[in-house]
Amino acid sequence: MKDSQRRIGASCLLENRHTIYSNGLSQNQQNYRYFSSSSGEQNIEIGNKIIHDLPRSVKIVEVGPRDGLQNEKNMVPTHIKIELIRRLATSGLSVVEATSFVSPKWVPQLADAKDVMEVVRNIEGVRLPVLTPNLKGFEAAVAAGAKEVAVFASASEAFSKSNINCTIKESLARYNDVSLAAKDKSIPMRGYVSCVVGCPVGGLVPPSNVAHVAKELYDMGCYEVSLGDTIGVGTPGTVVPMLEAVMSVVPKEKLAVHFHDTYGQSLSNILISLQMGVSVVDSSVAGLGGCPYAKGASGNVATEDVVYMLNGLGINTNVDLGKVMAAGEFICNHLGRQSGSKAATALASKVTANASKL
Ligand SMILES: CC(C)(COP(=O)([O-])OP(=O)([O-])OC[C@H]1O[C@@H](n2cnc3c(N)ncnc32)[C@H](O)[C@@H]1OP(=O)([O-])[O-])[C@@H](O)C(=O)NCCC(=O)NCCSC(=O)C[C@@](C)(O)CC(=O)[O-]
Repeated sequence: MKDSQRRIGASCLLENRHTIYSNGLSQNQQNYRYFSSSSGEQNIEIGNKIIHDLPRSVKIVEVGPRDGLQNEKNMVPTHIKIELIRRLATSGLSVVEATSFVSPKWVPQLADAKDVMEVVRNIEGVRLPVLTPNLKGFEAAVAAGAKEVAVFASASEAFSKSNINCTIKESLARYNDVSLAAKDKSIPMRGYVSCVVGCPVGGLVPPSNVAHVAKELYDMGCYEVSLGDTIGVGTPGTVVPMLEAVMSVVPKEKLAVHFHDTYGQSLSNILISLQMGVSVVDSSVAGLGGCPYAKGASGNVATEDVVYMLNGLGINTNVDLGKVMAAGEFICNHLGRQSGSKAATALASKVTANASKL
């Protein structure tokens, strides 16, 4: 076979790879049986095994354009950020966190938040929340067309100081002001709690501290509270007591989990969180990410890896894995680096291997 024919064959395979995966998955899914236990929990029977308490569907909150890029040293051009958001939005993701209206001195990479928002605000069929650390950020976000915002507190006093230059109490007072302004304009507000297991400065964080901050954010009107393991130190052994403490004060239906994959624990932490009743998961395309104020923290769990695991369990996400992989390839090509997603890397090499047999 000529090289040109081989190339055409390979590119057809790449374009059709979603079909390839879907076909494989739909065969697997025929073996699944869902049923509710007498106490109303959802169980999945796969072969002879029963996995208890899993949701039928999961909402994925894509944070790549914000959390994924905020720590990049080299400036990513605005048009690349916009194109990344556009590609992610067409993959079926219902929420793509677009950028942050924070101080450009603190996070130079996102200094173009206004320019990004003024274009992506017109993308239909996707919610595009943005981070706002104070009223100044909220007003700038709304002026640029943001229809949803997120505030970010910490369960660790030391991290609050290094990330947003104020105490936890001061941050909650600021967010209360933002929540009043948001209610006034009927803008939904999400809340983050960072350092829910450990803090890069202060070490272990007690679950009661996390529960306190989560409840404050929920009480001030956050429609969802995302629990961030900012430095990725959690294991199911520490995540379970943290979730138990938070669930005693905030309804589990209002919680999301946000794991960084520094120690490779994210997927096991997500699985245990789902079994405890969480059905919203934050993730970042190609596993990009890290907080500029959390030294040593690596990227978020990769969206491709989460979708692959959930597909494997027959849990619906409405996300097209092939399209997220293509968005991941797009941004990784721009950044000149390998994807942090194991699933994307393995699936892409399978496609290339198949193509070379043509
Ligand atoms: C909160 C501040 C602003 C306090 O920063 P500050 O220096 O204490 O603020 P200030 O009020 O004294 O203002 C200083 C300057 O910033 C300006 N300023 C003030 N506010 C804004 C604004 N909204 N937008 C644009 N500019 C702003 C303000 O106008 C002034 O400008 P100057 O007079 O010097 O020219 C700063 O610390 C900041 O922007 N921090 C954000 C840091 C950040 O984004 N970190 C990454 C977030 S990721 C995270 O938290 C974890 C999460 C959510 O991903 C979950 C997880 O992974 O676990």
